[in-house]
This record gives sequence, C-alpha cells and structure tokens, in this order.
Amino acid sequence: MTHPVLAHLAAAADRPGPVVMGVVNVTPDSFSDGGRWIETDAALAHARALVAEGALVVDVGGESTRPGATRPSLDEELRRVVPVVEALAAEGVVVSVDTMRAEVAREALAVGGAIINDVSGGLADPQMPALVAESGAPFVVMHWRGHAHDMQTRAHYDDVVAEVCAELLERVDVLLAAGAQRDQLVLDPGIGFAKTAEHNWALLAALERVVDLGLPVLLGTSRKGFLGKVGRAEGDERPLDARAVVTAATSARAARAGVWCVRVHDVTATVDAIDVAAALGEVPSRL
Ligand SMILES: Nc1nc2ncc(COP(=O)(O)O)nc2c(=O)[nH]1
Repeated sequence: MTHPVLAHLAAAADRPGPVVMGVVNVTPDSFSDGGRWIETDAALAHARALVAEGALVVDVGGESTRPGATRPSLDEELRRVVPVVEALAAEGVVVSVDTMRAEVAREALAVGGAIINDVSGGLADPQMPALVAESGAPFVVMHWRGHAHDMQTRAHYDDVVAEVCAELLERVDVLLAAGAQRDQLVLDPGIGFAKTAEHNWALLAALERVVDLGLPVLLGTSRKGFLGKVGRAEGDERPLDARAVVTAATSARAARAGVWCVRVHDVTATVDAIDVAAALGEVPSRL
C-alpha cells in the first residue's frame, strides 16, 4: 500500500527514476548554501526555480545540521520555515519540512506542508512519533546518532550497512508502536551523519540492501564533504558550488538501486544523470 502523497508524486513524475527533491535551507549557516535563502522572498524564488528545473518536492528546513551547528530556538525555526511552507503549498508545490521538532512539523503541516523530513528519525523530539501517527503524513526516517555538535564522535561501526539498517528498523518499530502506519515511512541512510567518508561510500555501494528493507528510500548526498574530496588531493576538494556533477553521479547510482527520492541542491544535473541511467535501461520500474 502506498501513501497517497507518495502515490501522487509517482503519478506526477514525468520520467523514470527517483523523485527529485529540491533543497531550500532557510538558515544562516547550512554547510551547503548557508544564508542565501534566509529571507522568505529569496527562499520562495529559489524554490520556484528548483521546481522549474524538475523538482517534484521542495524540502524546506530552518535548522542547519552541519557538524558543529548550534540549534535555533523553536520560535526562530518556526519564523523561518512556516511562511515559506505556506506560500509554496498555496502555489501547489509539494513541500516537505526538514525539522527535528514536532511543533515545527505540526505547524508546517497545518499550513499545507505534505511530508515530514526528520534527520533524527524521531529521536530528537519525544513528541515526534505521536505527531507522525496523529498527522498520517509521510515521515522520512533518517539514520542519526546525535546532534550536529557531537555526531561525528559516534561514527564507529563494525558493519556500517548492517548497523544502519538495523537501527533504521528499530526506529520503524518505535514509530509503528506509536501508531504510525507503515505506508507513511520512508527510510534514509543518513549520509554524512555520524559517518566517515568510508562509511558513506560503503552505504552508497550497498544501497540495494537499504531498498530491500521494503520501504521507500530517500538519499541525501548533495554537495557533502566526501563528494567534495573524492578523487582529489588533500586540500584540493571541490568548492560547494562545484559539486553538482559528483552529486548527480550518486543520483544515477540511487536510480539504479531503486531509491524512491533523491534530495539535492542542484536539480538539473541530477535530472540529467537520472535520464541517462533510464535511457540505458538501468532504472527499475517505479515503486
Ligand atoms: N532526509 C535527509 N534530510 C537531510 N537534511 C539535511 C542534510 C544536510 O544538510 P543540507 O540541507 O545542507 O543538505 N542532509 C539530509 C539528508 O541526507 N537526508
């Protein structure tokens, strides 16, 4: 059984391969584009541009999750996110809200947000599982081992793929026990969260094992540090605005693995890469 919002997106998709989710960080300090979209009008203009490039969903976030980031207050996160979600939803855009706070998710859904994207998978806010159950909204359960200020101290695994899968399934059990429905849940391996570059590559190489857990999968590699560094000498990593191609290559990989959605800052490059994978017959039929 597919959740109606996910079914709508599948029906809206005009190409094979993952749904493309465009990123709009309404934050002053996100690693990938901090500050550029902090003003509501700038965020809206950017979101519209991403939709024009082929994004079927726009992910609106008000809290930076980069290592070392400090958390905004609840009121500040609400101030950043709610006006953008409301305006985009009013224009018919499918909006996901990237938040770890149940109150922000609740407010965003109340003004038309369609999906909750919680990088903590419901761990950061004990109220989130109940909100997920109460709302019935699709919920992205990302693998997470702690807030930005110390998550990289938890990047220790004997078998990162097996442990990430097991910990994701633990979150699924908690959410189902709280009353959420299975068709609400989307899994995400949490690339770059409590993971080294080696862990990220191992997870990308084994994406089918995450897909085989039997729920839609979302992948977020876009512009992340391990992509900046790949193939480059120390100190010669790609600048943030030169990571569209490396990100797109991982989007093609995601398409080949049957991933449901890719969350990216540079939509066109990813759409192009997925189109090539599809033309080569490498993309499984949609979920
Ligand atoms: N579901 C999901 N959400 C995320 N939100 C933020 C970031 C990192 O920050 P960014 O907004 O600058 O990309 N990565 C993810 C991710 O990998 N998966």
